[in-house]
Amino acid sequence: MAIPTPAKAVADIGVTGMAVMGSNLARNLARNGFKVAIHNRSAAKTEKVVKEHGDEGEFFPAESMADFVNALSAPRVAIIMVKAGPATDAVIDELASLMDPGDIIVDCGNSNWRDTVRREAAIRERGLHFVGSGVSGGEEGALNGPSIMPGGTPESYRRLGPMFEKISAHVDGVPCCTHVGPDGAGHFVKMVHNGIEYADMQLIAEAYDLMRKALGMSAAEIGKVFEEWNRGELDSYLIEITADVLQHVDPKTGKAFVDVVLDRASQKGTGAWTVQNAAEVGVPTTGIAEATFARSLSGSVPERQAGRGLPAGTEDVSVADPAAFIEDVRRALYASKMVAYSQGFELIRKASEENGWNVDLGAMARIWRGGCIIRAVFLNRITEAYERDPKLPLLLADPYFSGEIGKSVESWRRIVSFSALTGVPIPAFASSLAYYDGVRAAELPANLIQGQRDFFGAHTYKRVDREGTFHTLWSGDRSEIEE
Ligand SMILES: NC(=O)C1=CN([C@@H]2O[C@H](COP(=O)(O)OP(=O)(O)OC[C@H]3O[C@@H](n4cnc5c(N)ncnc54)[C@H](OP(=O)(O)O)[C@@H]3O)[C@@H](O)[C@H]2O)C=CC1
Ligand SMILES: O=C(CO)[C@H](O)[C@H](O)COP(=O)(O)O
Repeated sequence: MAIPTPAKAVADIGVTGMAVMGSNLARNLARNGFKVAIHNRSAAKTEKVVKEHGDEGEFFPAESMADFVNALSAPRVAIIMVKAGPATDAVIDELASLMDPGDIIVDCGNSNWRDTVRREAAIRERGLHFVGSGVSGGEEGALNGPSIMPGGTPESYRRLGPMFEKISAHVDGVPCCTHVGPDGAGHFVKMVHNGIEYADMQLIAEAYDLMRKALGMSAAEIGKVFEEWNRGELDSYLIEITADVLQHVDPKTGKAFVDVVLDRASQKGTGAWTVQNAAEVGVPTTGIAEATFARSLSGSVPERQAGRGLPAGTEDVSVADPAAFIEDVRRALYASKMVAYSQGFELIRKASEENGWNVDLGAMARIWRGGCIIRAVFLNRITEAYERDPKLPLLLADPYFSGEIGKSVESWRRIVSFSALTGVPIPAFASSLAYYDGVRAAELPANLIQGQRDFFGAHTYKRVDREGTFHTLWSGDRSEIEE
């Protein structure tokens, strides 16, 4: 079936890329009363949307990109929802060549924020606006209300914002969408969202592993524990779906679903990007890094095969009180989660300062309360913390968070000790505790590292008792000189 040419300048907004995310975003816009032009490189996907969902609102399907652009009313707003990377560049080029000054191109894919900075500058040169926008919530969120993180100019947000705010998730009547900041800010924030998503998922997986290996609980029994946890301070989408996944039974074998799934976690790259960016600006996002590397380790097949016979050196520590152990795991999970979020927000703050984005951290927590994968009741506490002190240097130092960690720290230590003695790997729990002890320490052994650096490379050091920069003549008479 050929798609007829749509009428000109009729649509409020357009979406190109009719795979899961784009088609659902287009349907969400149409269901909310917007006239939506739709397009896909291969026309079959466009036809499918019209055939299966054409009655949900006003769609203007277009076979060619030119027809798609012509169907948009001025100033035109065209959303791109295609594979990140070169595919997105190709679509941007095609769109830009057909659009007029003042029109807005919006990339809602998981693009690297540096690509967004580059694209924004190039598109601005051509008199158009370019908005790099994070969208989270998967296919269900895209359809029923995602969390949306648009960057770009305030001018483009004035045109785009009301539509995005309307289709986003709402919590307490507040939209889960706000203008994040210029050029790459939206995609940076989305990247950190995904990094936190990795950490949260890994922590949950470690909690599951502990209950499985230390208590011998079945997947379904652990699923019930997560169901219970979801009624308290851990109440979140990821805990909710974990309870569901763990209680799911494989229809082919009748076994627990997780017991028939290969233990190799995939990744598309946003976690690794977060870690790379954190390393570049010097923010220790250890929870996200451990979560990313844990996925890499799970997929390191030859290494894991070779490592299987390595000596365990473990102690057989039996758990005397399973209920108390489960409560310790819950508290350790909550404490480690606070660390991961604190580190993620620190990364956004640092990048915002370096790039002059002026990102409102409290607002980021607010727009993550609904629609996105890391949505959680706990995000209200983060918003409140930044309302108390917008310049908060460390989320963990906020009175709510320091109080909560104080209640959990003993449980956390017991769980990390248990895992060290028994050999249950919990890298995210353990590294979060190590970070916590590092950040609260009055002194760190970095003085010795400075000494070593000065010894082998004359890299100099500062003293605790005098201003200035110093070097010791290590291969000479070991006297000290001031630089
Ligand atoms: N899936 C998810 O849960 C989430 C995905 N995202 C991001 O949203 C975007 C879309 O994701 P998703 O819906 O999963 O789809 P995919 O990432 O699988 O991309 C498929 C779409 O990209 C199009 N495409 C691929 N190459 C080209 C090209 N060279 N030129 C034009 N179009 C091309 C395809 O067209 P064709 O049909 O012709 O092949 C199809 O419409 C991605 O950037 C993804 O990272 C963001 C949040 C969540
Ligand atoms: O962006 C998302 C949610 O916010 C996607 O679900 C994300 O791409 C999943 O990442 P990965 O495949 O690396 O686990």
